[in-house]
Order: sequence, then structure tokens, then C-alpha cells
Amino acid sequence: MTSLLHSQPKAGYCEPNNSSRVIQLQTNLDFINPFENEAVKPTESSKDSQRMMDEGVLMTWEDLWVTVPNGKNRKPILQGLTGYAKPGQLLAIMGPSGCGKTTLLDALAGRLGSNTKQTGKILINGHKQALAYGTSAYVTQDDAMLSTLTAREALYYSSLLQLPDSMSIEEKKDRADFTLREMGLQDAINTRVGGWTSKGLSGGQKRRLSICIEILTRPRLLFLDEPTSGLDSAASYYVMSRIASLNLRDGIQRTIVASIHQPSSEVFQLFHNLCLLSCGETVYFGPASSANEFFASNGFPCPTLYNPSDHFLRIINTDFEQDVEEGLGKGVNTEEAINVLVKSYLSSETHKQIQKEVEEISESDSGAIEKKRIHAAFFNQCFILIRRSSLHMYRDISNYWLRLAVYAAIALSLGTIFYDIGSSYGSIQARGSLLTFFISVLTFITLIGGFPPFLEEMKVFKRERLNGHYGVTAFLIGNTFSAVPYMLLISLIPGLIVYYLSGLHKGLEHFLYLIAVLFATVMSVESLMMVVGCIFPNFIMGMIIVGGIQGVMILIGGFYRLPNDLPKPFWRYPLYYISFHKYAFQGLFKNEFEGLTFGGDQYGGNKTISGRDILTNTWQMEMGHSKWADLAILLGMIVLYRLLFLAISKSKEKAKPMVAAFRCPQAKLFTTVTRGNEQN
Ligand SMILES: Nc1ncnc2c1ncn2[C@@H]1O[C@H](COP(=O)(O)OP(=O)(O)OP(=O)(O)O)[C@@H](O)[C@H]1O
Repeated sequence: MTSLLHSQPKAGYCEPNNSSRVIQLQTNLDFINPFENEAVKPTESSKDSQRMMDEGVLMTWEDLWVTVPNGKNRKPILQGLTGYAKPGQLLAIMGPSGCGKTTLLDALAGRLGSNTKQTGKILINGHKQALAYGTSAYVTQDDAMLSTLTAREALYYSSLLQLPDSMSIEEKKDRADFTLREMGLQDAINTRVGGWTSKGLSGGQKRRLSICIEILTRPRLLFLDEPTSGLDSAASYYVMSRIASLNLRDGIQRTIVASIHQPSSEVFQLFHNLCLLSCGETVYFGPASSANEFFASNGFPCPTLYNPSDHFLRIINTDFEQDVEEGLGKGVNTEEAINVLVKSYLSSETHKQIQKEVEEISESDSGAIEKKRIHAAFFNQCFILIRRSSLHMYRDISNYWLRLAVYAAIALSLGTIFYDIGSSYGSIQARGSLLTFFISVLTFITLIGGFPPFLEEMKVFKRERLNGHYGVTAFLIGNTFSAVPYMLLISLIPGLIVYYLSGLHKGLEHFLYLIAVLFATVMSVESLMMVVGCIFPNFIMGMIIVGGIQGVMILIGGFYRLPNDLPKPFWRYPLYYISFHKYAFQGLFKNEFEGLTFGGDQYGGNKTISGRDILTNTWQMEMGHSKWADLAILLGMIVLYRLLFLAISKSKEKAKPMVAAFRCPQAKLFTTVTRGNEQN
């Protein structure tokens, strides 16, 4: 049996028939032979290759249970799984939809959701340890990528972020190009990823690009969730064979764990081990080549000319209750068939051997994985993120460009409605209304136009962060500095239109102050969105919460209800002082009224009144500090919100392992979020 466990995969057909594969290989021109491009291989820095020529990752899990809340009880998703993933081998996790494949991958990669509870022992090289950055990567089902980048740009930026500074830019570019060709994307290199505004890469191409991004660093441990979804059978074969052949590239023994739905016979041949699940239970774990024999010995032989994986899945799929057809399983129903297989597996020599091996590995000490920092340096990452994000913002017409158009239209409306506002008594109220409406509408459109693109960036950030590409601080710096020029633009142009058409307080200083407050307000809204988006990364929830906060802030900003009329508990103290609209209104009012004289018309009996008196008596402004102090407070709030985003993101990452450890002491040290936490 030991020899069985280590045997190489055999043909995956129930009856060999290679003709269809030959046709597929010949007709699919997307893919290139990776070995034709061996000349590209030396692009990998020889130093790095040498450093990476070390031990692989041996992962074991023993009696692994995962449960989720189900009313007052807990529902098991995984039920006492035991198995291993060895260096140089490809472990396939198969089973019907909903059987727990993704949950198993998530548990192994330390990515289970907060409502799950995990028990059992997961070890890496016999140790409980966090996976270090660069030793593992996870290709999830969700292909979160920046929609406006082309396939080549997405991979190129990723290579700059992930690969070490010891590699030259040319080497990184070559690695990115080579990886794209490996995955058969050479004809799509200049195609944009695409999103809701424009169609770009197909679903299968996006899948392959996601895989490219994660295999760029040639990680020693690779998790793939449905890598072939959306691909035709020939493309699936090529993708899986490239993944399987990662081991052959540079002598590093990689451990690959992939969940897969419907592998063709050719793909099935690539698997070394197979973990077959049904309703969270192991139906079979062992060499893929012995699975046929296992099913046949239990009375479920694979019919002639049948794809073995189709046969296995048909026998164990409980979603569509039916008798297993005559010839497949002697007329027993699916539940009985699963019971037979589960019991038979538990009492099998294969299972005993697997358990023995897992125990031996747990007791052995093959050395903890050394934590490596092979990604680009922090400042380089910040610079690359600024460049990438700037390019994305420039191309994404649904973000700043659309907002600029809407702001300009509103500015034109305001400018014409309040055209040549004058300095009569009537203009006092008009100036107040103009400024507060301008700020209020700007903040709401910033929310509506800015939140969806921000969530898109957050999704990409979350994926890249979990895979340890860069840290929260680098993301924050990248996001902030790339957005500043666009925010200046969307403040400057509408501000200019309103200022000149309505004839607000004349003078360069007054104009620049108006633009500065518009900019600070827009930036404050975006900063608030970051905080809320980090806590509630959901479009509807985030919009409603930020919208609600904004509405209250505008209401208590001191215009719609004068400051002295605001109820003192709660509304005046502290909310009025927390509202950034208060500082925006106050700063703009001071900028507008101070130094001007109003009246001299029939409405005030030809009397005049100074702007300062209006500020004090009419608008009840705090005159103890200048308008510059209001602007400084606004800018301070931007910094505060962004620091809050940083603190919340980091504490969420820190809290996750603690919550996991609390829920499951055995899983204490094992969490993916801590990977790459050495990064800022
Ligand atoms: N955090 C969770 N809370 C509640 N139920 C969950 C959670 N995670 C998984 N489940 C449930 O566990 C079951 C297994 O889910 P999982 O995503 O692992 O299945 P899968 O085999 O990967 O499915 P598919 O092949 O369709 O992707 C499903 O019924 C799912 O609804």
C-alpha cells in the first residue's frame, strides 16, 4: 500500500482513448509550449533561484472539523478530515457543489470566515506555524482585478510589487510576459480586464490572469479554488498541466492543492492524490490512480469509455436524489452509496496508511519554514501602487471623470441661478445658500460616484493583501497620493465656474481658499468612505451608512439650524464639532463675508452691515479663530480618518487570529492574514 501512495498517476480513462485529446491539443492555439521558452527561464535572478532551492512545504491535517452556526446549534461543513499535501505533488479536491471544497482550502490556508469554528490539527512541516509571505499563494474563485488595466499591465504591476528588488525591471517584465504566455494569454495581453462599463477579458481569461498573478513568485505552496472554471477542456488541460509542471521549472518541489469540479480524463491524469468529498466527509483520499479501483471494489465500477471523475461525482452527488443507475451501482440510492464508500474508506488500508503517515509527519521535525521577505521594498511598493492606481483612475471614466462632468454641470447651474450675486441685503442669504448647497451636493455626489470604485479597489487590495503582496500602509499611501491630483481637478473646475459666474468675494486668496475647502471636503468624504468601506465592505450597506452620516453632518453643520439653536446634548456637543461640514461652512462663510459690506438697498432701508457682523449675529459663527484654522481642522480630519482606516484594517488583521485562537485553540498559530504582516 505504501508504494500505492507514492505511485505516479496512471491513465485516467476507464478505457484509454487519447484521440480526443490529440485533437484538442492541436486545435487550441492559445497556448504555447512552455518548454519552447526555456530561454526565458534564466530571467529569474540566479541568486534568488539559489535561495529558493530549499525544502518544500509538507502540509498535514488531522481530524479537521469546520462548523458554522445553524440556529441554536452548529452545522458541520467538514467532518473529521485527515490528509496531507506533499511537495512535488498535486492534490485535487473534488466533490459535488457545496460539499466543502472551498471550505477545506480556506481552512488549510487559514482563511475561514469569522462565523466558522475549526477544530483539528493543521501542521506545516510538522509545525504549527503561520505561513510566511512568499511560501504560499491562494487563487480564489473571485477574480478581483482592476478593470481598466490590460492583462499585461495587471501582471507587470503585480511583478513589480511582488518580486524582490534584487531582480531588475527587465527580469520582472520578462517573468510577467513568460507567465502570461504560459497561461495562453499571449493574444489577450493588450485586452483590458473589463468591468461593468466595458467588456474585457472573458471569464476563463480572467481566471488564467488570476493564476498568473499568484504563480509569479513561484510560491512553494499553492492553493487554487476552481482554477479551470470557465475554461474549455483543452484550455483546462493546458492550465492544469502548466500548474503541475511548476515543479519542473527550477528544481523547487512545490505543493499544489486545487479544488476542481469536472476534470477531463487528461486533467485527471495530472493529479497525484485525490481528496473526494461528499457533504463534508471523506469518500476517498489517496492516490488518484487508485480511486477507480476503490470504487470498483465497493461495487461501483467505472463504465467503459466513462470519464472516472464524472463517474465518481455521479455516484456521490446528493443534490438530485435518484437511484444510482443499474450498471453504476446495483440500484442503490445515492445516500446508501455514499455510506458504503465512506465506511469502506474508513476501514481501508489506504486510510490507515494515510493516518499513519500523517502521524509520522506530525512527530517528525522537518524544520519550520523560514520566513522570507522577497517582495519589493516598502517605498517601491508605495510608488508602484501610486502609479497603478493613478493609471486606473485616469482610465476609469465612471470615477473622477464622470464626477467632474456632473460637478461642472451643477456648478454651471449654480453659477447661472446665482449669477452676479451682488452685495445687497438679499445676497446675504443667497451667498449662504449657494455655499452650503455647493458643499452639500458635492459631498453626496462624491459618495455616490466614489464609493463603488473605492470598493472595487478594496476588493483588489483584500485579495492582494491576503496573499501578502503588500501591506495596509502601502495601500493607504498609494490610494491617497494617486487620488490627490484628481480631487484637485474636480474641486478646481467647478469652483472656478461658480466663483466667476456668481461673483463671489473677489481676490486670488478668496478664490484659492474656496478651492482648498472644496478639495478638503471632497477628500474628507473619500476618507470617511474608506473607514466605512473597511468596516462594511458591502455596496448597499456602505452607501446607506455613509449617506446617513453625511446627511446628519450637513444638517448640524450650522446653516440649516443655527449653532445656538441646536439642542445642546448630543447635537451640539459633540456632533456639531465632529461634523466636517461645520468647518467647511464656517471657513467658506468667513472667506466670503469678512471684509465685505452689505446693504445700501431698499430691503435694509439703505443701511449697510459689515460682513463680520453678519458672521457673528446672523450666522452665529465662531470668530475666535480664523478661516485658516477651519481649513487646518478639515485637513486634520482627513489625516485622522485615514489613520483610522489604517488602525481598523490592522486591528482587524490582528484580531482575526486572536478570534480564531479563541474559537479554536488548536488553530492558534495558523492564519493566512498574518502572512506578510512584517509588511506595513
Ligand atoms: N461561513 C459560512 N457560513 C455558513 N455556511 C457556510 C459557510 N461557509 C460555507 N458554508 C456552507 O458550507 C457548504 C460548503 O461550502 P463550500 O463553499 O465549501 O462548497 P464547495 O464544495 O466549494 O462548493 P462549490 O463547488 O459550489 O464552490 C455550503 O453549503 C455553504 O453554504
